[in-house]
Amino acid sequence: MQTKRWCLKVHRSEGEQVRKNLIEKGLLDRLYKIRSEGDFLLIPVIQNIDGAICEELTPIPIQKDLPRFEQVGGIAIMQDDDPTGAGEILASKATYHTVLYAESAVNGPFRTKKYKLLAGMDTTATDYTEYGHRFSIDLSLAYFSARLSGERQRILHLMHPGERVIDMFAGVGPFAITLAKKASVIYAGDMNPEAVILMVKNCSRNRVTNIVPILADAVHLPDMIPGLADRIIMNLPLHAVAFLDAAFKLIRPGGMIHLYALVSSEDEYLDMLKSFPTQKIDYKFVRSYSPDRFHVVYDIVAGDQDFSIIE
Ligand SMILES: C[S@@+](CC[C@H](N)C(=O)[O-])C[C@H]1O[C@@H](n2cnc3c(N)ncnc32)[C@H](O)[C@@H]1O
Repeated sequence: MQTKRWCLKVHRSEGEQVRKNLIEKGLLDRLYKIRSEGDFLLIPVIQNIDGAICEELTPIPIQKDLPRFEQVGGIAIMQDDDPTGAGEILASKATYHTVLYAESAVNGPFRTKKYKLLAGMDTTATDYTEYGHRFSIDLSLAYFSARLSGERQRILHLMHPGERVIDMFAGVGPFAITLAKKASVIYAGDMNPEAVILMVKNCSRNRVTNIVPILADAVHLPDMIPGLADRIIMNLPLHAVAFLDAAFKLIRPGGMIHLYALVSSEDEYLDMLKSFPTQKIDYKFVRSYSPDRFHVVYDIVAGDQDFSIIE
């Protein structure tokens, strides 16, 4: 809503200089928008100074502090069941279409959450863009989190062109699709049929043609994938260690396994990992999970394998 305010009418060519002078003298009224009128600008001032005129100006909307939420595409996910806050979030950006409250933690074998609608459109499906790739997501059907986008880029930068990659817990395909541009082939498995359907759709949306989506329990991958891999992604933080036998059957000596794990101390799995044939193990903090637990990634370079040990 416009209101009558004091302002200076100046030619566009002088606008920036006048604005800077007003800021220096503490006379610019920052609560109102500069109005454009043909070749002229109406610059709001806080009082009736020399040359000021009174014109209709529009106030700048006051940015309220919004409640905490995580954004995935057009969906905002709140940590609290707060319909008022949800309404404020929905109104804060035109691209938000839905505000949800996660009623449960990730659970079940497919690692999905239960959601309650707080505001906007009743859907858990959205489009998400990451480094130019577009993903179809459905939060109630298949796991997705934007929080590992930095990890996906880190691994992409570690890769050499032409690598053979396996993503053992691929979900809707964010790692596989990100890494596809450097890989010769990526075998991307998940045991959630809905995740695999979305992964196929996402391959097509991003015109990626070197991913082999596989609907399978990761334990069976050694019997399904031909040859050995240069790199394996294991992003199932609570349970991935249980699949290390399968991973070591699939990795070539010198190849790298990226194992994501939920730990209380960074070296928690180090001794266990050393029982596998490894040349080198690095680990790094990824993000906090709870006050006493956090995600780490172990970058494991595989050693020469004596298959009789891990059969
Ligand atoms: C934490 S999510 C990671 C998904 C994906 N990598 C991402 O970053 O979005 C783990 C995925 O593993 C799948 N999963 C769980 N247990 C599995 C198993 N035994 N074999 C294959 N996939 C499994 C779940 O369905 C889920 O999609």
